[in-house]
Amino acid sequence: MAHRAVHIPVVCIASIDSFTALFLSIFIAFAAFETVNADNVFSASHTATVPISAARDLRYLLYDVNPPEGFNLRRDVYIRMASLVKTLRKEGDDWVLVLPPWGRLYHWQSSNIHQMRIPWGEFFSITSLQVNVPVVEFEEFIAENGGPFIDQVLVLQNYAEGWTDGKWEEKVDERPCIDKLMYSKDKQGYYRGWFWGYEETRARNVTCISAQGHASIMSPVLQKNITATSVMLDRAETLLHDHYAGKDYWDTRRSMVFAKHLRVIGDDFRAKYLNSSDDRDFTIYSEDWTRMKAKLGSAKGGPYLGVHLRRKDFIWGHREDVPSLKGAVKKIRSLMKKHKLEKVFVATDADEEESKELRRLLPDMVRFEPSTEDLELFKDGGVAIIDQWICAHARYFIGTSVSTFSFRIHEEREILGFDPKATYNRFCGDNEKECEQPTHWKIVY
Ligand SMILES: C[C@@H]1O[C@H](OP(=O)(O)OP(=O)(O)OC[C@H]2O[C@@H](n3cnc4c(=O)[nH]c(N)nc43)[C@H](O)[C@@H]2O)[C@@H](O)[C@H](O)[C@@H]1O
Repeated sequence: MAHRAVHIPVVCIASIDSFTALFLSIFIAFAAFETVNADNVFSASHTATVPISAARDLRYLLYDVNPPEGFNLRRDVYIRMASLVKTLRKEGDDWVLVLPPWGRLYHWQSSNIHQMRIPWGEFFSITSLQVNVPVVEFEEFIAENGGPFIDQVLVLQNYAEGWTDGKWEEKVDERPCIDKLMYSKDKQGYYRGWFWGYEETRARNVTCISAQGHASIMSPVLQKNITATSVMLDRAETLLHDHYAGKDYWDTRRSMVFAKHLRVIGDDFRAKYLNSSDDRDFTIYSEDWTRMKAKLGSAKGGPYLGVHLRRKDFIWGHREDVPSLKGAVKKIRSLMKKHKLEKVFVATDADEEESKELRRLLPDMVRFEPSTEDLELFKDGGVAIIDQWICAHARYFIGTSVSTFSFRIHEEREILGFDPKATYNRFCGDNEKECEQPTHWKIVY
């Protein structure tokens, strides 16, 4: 395998919305992998055999994300990877994106339910994703690939030296691993790793790559330097969007249609508890996302205020842009009055104690509270989607500063055709001086 450094001049810097690995240390405790010395892995990469796909026809791109990152940040990384696959396909090879199974997410804390190896089909419409870019579930990849082997893992990392001369340039180079790797060699010389809980999965080779730039910066590396049939990019969040909020971004985002069974649960809940239906609220939805082109301002929304109130790790650091419960309730009351809304739907990850306090302060709030059976069926990810779907249909929405959970609701509302004024709103911290409101990202069709 050739290892050639590729340097690409900088074009522009896309929006960076990856979060720092705040709880990495907690997560590492869960990861019961032997770690290996980075230098050993690096040199090992030169001795392992990588099968060469002679015809360079069908190739698989797999990816994974820093373990502590949440569901909606991961949805964002999917957009970046889909963009990379489109670039790769334009440049010749028949690349397919392998969907990383869901599971073991830090925020999915419901106990006693199995939350591992969850296929994307449980949360999203696979046929809708397929219209945008070829995708396969991981188990399909195993079947098509003839076994649970991934030829090459590239662990993405920043540059140890940071930005040289304070200048930002796009570049990618094979480099020694900076951090200890979460991969270890088995007796046969293959690499074990997390691999989404698929214990039998192995990598034939693991190498570190320093990358600074947009997702498609990896295209020349994957096309020219690496000939393996299946390549996995680990720590894929290191790469930026090719063009944040551009047409390609929105095509991929629009193709991320929630699975029908979750939408149906959300719709039934709206009808039963919030007096909301698509006909009356002008939120008619088409599962065929290529036909969803609602005019901005055409959606009216159900007669309720939609709230996303992010708590837990957002308050532990006492961030100044997150309100106290009292502050949030005061804002909710004033919005209900202003918009003449009698009902409020609250989506929140508040713990038990805070949930009780919130109920005391806001006794009339409506929440989607899943039964044990519901939770077993939909899992924490499905419940999060139902919460988002209900918030997306509210007449007026307010979310939490810099939460990707709220951002995804903004996008869903943009797709449905809401007036931006009814969408791009966030709570302010109790003592926040300049409370800048979220940016309106208009759909490019
Ligand atoms: C501090 C950072 O926060 C970032 O979170 P942020 O962008 O809000 O959003 P997410 O990436 O979705 O992560 C937050 C997770 O918490 C749960 N959660 C949060 N709010 C709600 C809610 O209203 N309803 C339900 N059902 N679940 C909720 C849900 O599992 C969600 O995926 C993380 O992605 C980063 O990894 C990091 O932890």
